Amino acid sequence: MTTPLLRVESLTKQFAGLKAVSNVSFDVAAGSIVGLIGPNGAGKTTCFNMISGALTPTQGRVVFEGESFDGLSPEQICKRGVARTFQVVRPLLDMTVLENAMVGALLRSPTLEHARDVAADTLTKVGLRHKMDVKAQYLTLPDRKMLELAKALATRPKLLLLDEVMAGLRPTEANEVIEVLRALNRDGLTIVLVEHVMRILMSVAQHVVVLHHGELLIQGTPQEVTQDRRVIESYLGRKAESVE
Ligand SMILES: Nc1ncnc2c1ncn2[C@@H]1O[C@H](COP(=O)(O)OP(=O)(O)OP(=O)(O)O)[C@@H](O)[C@H]1O
Repeated sequence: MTTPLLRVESLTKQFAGLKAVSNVSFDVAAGSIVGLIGPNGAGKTTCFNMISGALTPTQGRVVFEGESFDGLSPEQICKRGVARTFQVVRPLLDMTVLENAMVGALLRSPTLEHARDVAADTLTKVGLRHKMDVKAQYLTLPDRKMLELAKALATRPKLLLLDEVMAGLRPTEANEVIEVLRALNRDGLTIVLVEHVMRILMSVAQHVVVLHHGELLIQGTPQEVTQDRRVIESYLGRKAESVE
């Protein structure tokens, strides 16, 4: 069996009296798109925070390309090739689209010029090149989402963690993001995405990991997961549209 790109091993995060994530393990194969789902408060963002180094696990570890992330800072983890986006997008409003993307690129670029080239190239991939001189404050929500994606991509990751990047978008806008993600994946990028809308997950993910109250409920193909009684119950209990 080939080594997975990412291995999450018995990951646990305790906040005072609350176990936000409890003994969660899953693998992410290189070149795949994996969906991470679960009702509000299931522990998805906390998992991302531990993978990206923003939070230290209470127990367990994250292994990337066969090496543990133990003791690494978020910046060191990003340099190893893991980038993430945030649920709430926060571009630097007074800076241009290009300058925002350069913030990501500068992490691994030796010169400003190199960072500018990488950032411009990344903006082409997400369809924002023609707006590179526009200040971020003038972007629409879909464009801000694309810029958030570009900032992460400009760090040149092997693994991209997307936290509800399509939330708040209309179906047609979400479809555009899906097409960009598919193209990035075809070019070799591995993606883990937190997504509430099953329709979106079903159309992009090959493997789905379901969390519930911090625990791993089930993992498998989208078909296996959506047919699972516990998944249907936990989602129907929350929001019927999630299992559409
Ligand atoms: N820094 C923190 N301190 C204390 N509790 C926290 C902290 N961060 C998250 N939690 C709690 O941990 C649990 C898991 O939260 P998390 O944000 O990981 O869930 P989620 O699955 O991402 O939810 P959502 O879909 O609403 O974004 C929640 O009960 C949350 O209130």
